Amino acid sequence: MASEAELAALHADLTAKQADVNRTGDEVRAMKGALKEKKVDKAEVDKVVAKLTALKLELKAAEDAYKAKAGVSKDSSEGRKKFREDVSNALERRLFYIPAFKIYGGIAGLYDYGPPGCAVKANILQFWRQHYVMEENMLEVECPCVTPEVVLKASGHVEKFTDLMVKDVKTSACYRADHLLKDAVEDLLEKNPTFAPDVVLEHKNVLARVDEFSADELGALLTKYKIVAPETKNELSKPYPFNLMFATSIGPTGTMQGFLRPETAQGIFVNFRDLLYYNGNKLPFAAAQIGQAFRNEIAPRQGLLRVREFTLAEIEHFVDPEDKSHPKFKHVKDLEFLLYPRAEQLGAEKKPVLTKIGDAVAQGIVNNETLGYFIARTYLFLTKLGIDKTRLRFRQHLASEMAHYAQDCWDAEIECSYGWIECVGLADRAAYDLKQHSEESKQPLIAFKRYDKPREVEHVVVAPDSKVLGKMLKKDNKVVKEALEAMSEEEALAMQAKLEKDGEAPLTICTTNQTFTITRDMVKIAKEKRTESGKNITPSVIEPSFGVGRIIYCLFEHSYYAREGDEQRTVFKFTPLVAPIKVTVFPLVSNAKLDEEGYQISQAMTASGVANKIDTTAISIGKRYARTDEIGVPFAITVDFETLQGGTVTLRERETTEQVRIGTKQVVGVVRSLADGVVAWSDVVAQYPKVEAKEEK
Ligand SMILES: Nc1ncnc2c1ncn2[C@@H]1O[C@H](COP(=O)(O)OP(=O)(O)OP(=O)(O)O)[C@@H](O)[C@H]1O
Repeated sequence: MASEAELAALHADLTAKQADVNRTGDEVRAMKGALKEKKVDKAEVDKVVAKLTALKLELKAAEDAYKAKAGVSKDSSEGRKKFREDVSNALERRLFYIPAFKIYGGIAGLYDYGPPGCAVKANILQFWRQHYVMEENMLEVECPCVTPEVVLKASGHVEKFTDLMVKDVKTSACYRADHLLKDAVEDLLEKNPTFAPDVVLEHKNVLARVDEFSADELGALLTKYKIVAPETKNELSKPYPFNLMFATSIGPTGTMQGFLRPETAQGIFVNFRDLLYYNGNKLPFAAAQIGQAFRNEIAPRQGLLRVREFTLAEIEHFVDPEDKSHPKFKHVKDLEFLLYPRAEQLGAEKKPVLTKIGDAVAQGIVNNETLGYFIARTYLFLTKLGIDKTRLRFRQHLASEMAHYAQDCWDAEIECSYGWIECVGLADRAAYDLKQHSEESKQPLIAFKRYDKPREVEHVVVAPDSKVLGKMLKKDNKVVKEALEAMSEEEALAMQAKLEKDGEAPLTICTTNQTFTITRDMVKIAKEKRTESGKNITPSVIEPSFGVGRIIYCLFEHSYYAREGDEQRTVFKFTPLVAPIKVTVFPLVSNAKLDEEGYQISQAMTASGVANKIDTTAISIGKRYARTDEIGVPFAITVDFETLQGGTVTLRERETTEQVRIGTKQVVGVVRSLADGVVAWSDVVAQYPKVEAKEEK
């Protein structure tokens, strides 16, 4: 096995050679364009083409040398790293995304999406709206990013939205304490494959609980594992909480504290009353919001996976806490996918289990139907986008990981080269958020639950006698009357018992801390039966929360591969739904008539809403196919001389590289149906004559 230094040198060589090939490839393309315009002569072009061929051979040799030394398999950590670098290079080269403010050196955790990245994101969000908002008739809102402090105080973010941070005691560089621990334990396990099973289990239990340790527990573990600052190897401070919200002030006076929202959910909760009214005062209903969220992450890392500004798509589904059944659960109950319940995470096997969601709900593994319904719909959403279902699991939070008020929480985790990544959080948050905002705003955020038929209900009625109170308590009578009326049923019954026994009872006013003596003549407390048509309830909230950037990045990794036998020909196998461009139109060779035909087809595609691109560059058709494969275009139309004579074009599908010949009049409709997923490629092959593939090299 090669030393780390040897491997690093081989890898650096490989990266440099890849850059040479990319640069020279661009040069060749530019020269060929210039040749077309007769600005250079052919001999010059041939020279650069020959240089590119030689560089490609060198690159292949460098790759073989690296693989031989590293024993690279896709599953080894070196293999994963190499795969990740290949994907990232392809993504950055093709401007899917790039570090923001790059010409000024960039800022950690901030990224720009370039043209194909924007298109992929827009397609995913459009599908999200269709799959959730349209399917469930959700009420979509768009609320401000700048949020006043009072809202985030009520939600608990001002006090508790923190991560535990440690500092390098000499340089003050900051790190997330749980991430340092996780990296160190993973590294230890990877470097010591011969650890005894009980030792492995002990370390794996630390990993399973890494999110839930307190500052003291984390501090003790950092010491136990002898963890120091990664770059300098200096000692670290003790862990302490760091609030992740970006603070700002609202208005010119600087007196109103605000924050950039760390999630979009609060905008929905504070609008609950209006949304309920809009929905005809009926439960259940869901509201949805797509928007930017901001978190001042301590140490952003892993590209798009942990950033400081990102797009969230969130749903708040408001439901009767006593009835969390879902009318459409029957449609998804037989879906089977990987669930990783709490018991499995703590058991010896530690493996997710292929489970029918209907069984998981029936057995009480998933708390209720509505939560189960959203888990299943999220499975469908992600797999329809192109996420590999064998690398998608739903992991239940350990009891200690959940907030005290939460009923049940599951994360959709997707495996990529960084490991299993939480991409969607699905939580039953009970009535917590609405109650918090009700209390802080003094506005009741409740719904009226109508019974099927009126019910006779016993109530405790508290009737203060204003005359007696006025006479006995003078100016204090009003506040005492209000306090008596505000008593809960339990408090009122306790007071009644005391009044009956002793003839008097104490009443303490919380706000002023005054205590008054209440006598029997001041208040009548009695049980009374009433017929009621319903009651006020605070709805429970089921919240699916989608980190759009994380889904996009995992999708990029799951879609990327190199064609067999040719490492250079890389492909993003995006589904037509996700693909930034659905079809490319290629005139076969440089020819005005072919170009004109191509433009006509391209325009017809645009008019019918199919994202397309025409490529009239003079490079070979095989190379042009390769170029569109690299950004994941699923279909290509080639306009050739038969088009001019017989009115037909060839249509190529990216994954099979099969081609059919099809009339120019039909091709737009067919591509549109393919792009919309209405027909499959196999249907097209069955209907139209297959043709010998035009050169693919
Ligand atoms: N810094 C971030 N960068 C990108 N996406 C993020 C970030 N933080 C959270 N998300 C995404 O937002 C979703 C909902 O946020 P939530 O508050 O549940 O995350 P979280 O549990 O704080 O995430 P983590 O534990 O990874 O920090 C997550 O499932 C994730 O996909």
